[in-house]
Amino acid sequence: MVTLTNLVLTTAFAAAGLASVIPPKIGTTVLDNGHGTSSGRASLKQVRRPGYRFNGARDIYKTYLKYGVPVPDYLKKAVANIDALNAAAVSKREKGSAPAIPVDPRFDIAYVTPVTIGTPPQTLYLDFDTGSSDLWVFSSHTLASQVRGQMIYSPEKSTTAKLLAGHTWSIRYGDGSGSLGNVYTDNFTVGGVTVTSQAVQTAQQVSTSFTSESDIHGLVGLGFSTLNTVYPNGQLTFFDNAKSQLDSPVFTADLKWKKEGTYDFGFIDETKYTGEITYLPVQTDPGYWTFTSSGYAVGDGSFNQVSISGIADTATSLTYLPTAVVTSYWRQVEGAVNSQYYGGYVFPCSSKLPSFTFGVGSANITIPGSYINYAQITEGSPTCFGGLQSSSGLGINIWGDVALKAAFVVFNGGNPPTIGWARK
Ligand SMILES: CNCc1ccc(Oc2cccnc2)o1
Repeated sequence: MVTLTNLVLTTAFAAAGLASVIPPKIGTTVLDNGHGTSSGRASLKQVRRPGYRFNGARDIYKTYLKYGVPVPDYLKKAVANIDALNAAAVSKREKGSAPAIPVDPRFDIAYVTPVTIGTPPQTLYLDFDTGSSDLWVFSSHTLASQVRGQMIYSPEKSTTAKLLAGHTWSIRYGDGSGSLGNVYTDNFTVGGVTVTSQAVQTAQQVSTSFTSESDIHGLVGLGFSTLNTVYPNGQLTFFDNAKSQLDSPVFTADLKWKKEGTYDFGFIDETKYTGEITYLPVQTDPGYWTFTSSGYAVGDGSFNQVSISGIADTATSLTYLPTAVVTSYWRQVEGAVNSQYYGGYVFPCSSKLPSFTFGVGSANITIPGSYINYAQITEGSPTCFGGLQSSSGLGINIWGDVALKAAFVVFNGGNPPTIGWARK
């Protein structure tokens, strides 16, 4: 006879995952009769039900039903209490989407995305940069002589801003531009995803190329937080802070040629790409999204199987690859020269440029030739500047916007991080 006490004790132990005080029920399959032999052999793999959320009260409730014991009211309420908590936990997950707007309609020098900072919210348009990990903004602290039309963040006007006392930062980018300043924490929202107490680095000084770009009000670093320059304590990127509250620890870049694209956070929008996404391993040291391409082809030419390790960098306009790769491309363009005077490959604007295909695993991405006709060297010039340049002076290969805008790119911040590429 199964007494109530015994039963509750058993289910309590069972719910707690401890051994039951009652021997296994008759009919339980005995895998081993204790003499090393078996009455039949089975191995059942336990798999976690996706999205399952444990509800111990429900397990006890089911046991009462199984043994025909009336269920007390407190137990029914307990089941509902835990279900409500689980539902709240699931709904806590977030995802968001924000536009990536070319700063110049004529050519894609950079893309900016609206964000809000502080209370009440202050809107700025920032350059999302997978090639760095500082979130910095033009601010009320920036030298007035270095501000030319940029929107600024004024921490003194935000009730949720807090100075990160004793902390400073200073950054230099691959193109020689840079900025420096001090640090606040405040609420930071992009595409409906909010991080409270995000480190917001307020610029005190910026280089001339930033001053001259009135449509870029700062950068949002989306590289790995190890690259953050705040001293003495490095700060986390928006993505690293947001990751735990996102439906999935990912963000995607769908940049477009001379058009508005999107950055999505926390989900993968299947309507934004065709075919399959090919995921590649990421080398996270020193902190870039570094991956290895499996080779390249120029136009309809044969595919050259060669490993090209480089970084995916949404804030670098052009694509910089090894000299051998780049010369084999421009050799196909009549009149193309690598000009010291203009600082890179230039060609007659009337040229019909071949496409450039790069391998991602067994798949590949094709950059249309039109994307590689980057811009006239000056307004009205018959000579144009190439979107594909040599990386020999950089010491690193950079898959910048010219390549990224030909693909749908998934930056997967899971463990381990990976990068996904799909055609679109
Ligand atoms: C183009 N100079 C100003 C400027 C805009 C965005 C950035 O930042 C960069 C530049 C190059 C690589 N990564 C980030 O600099």
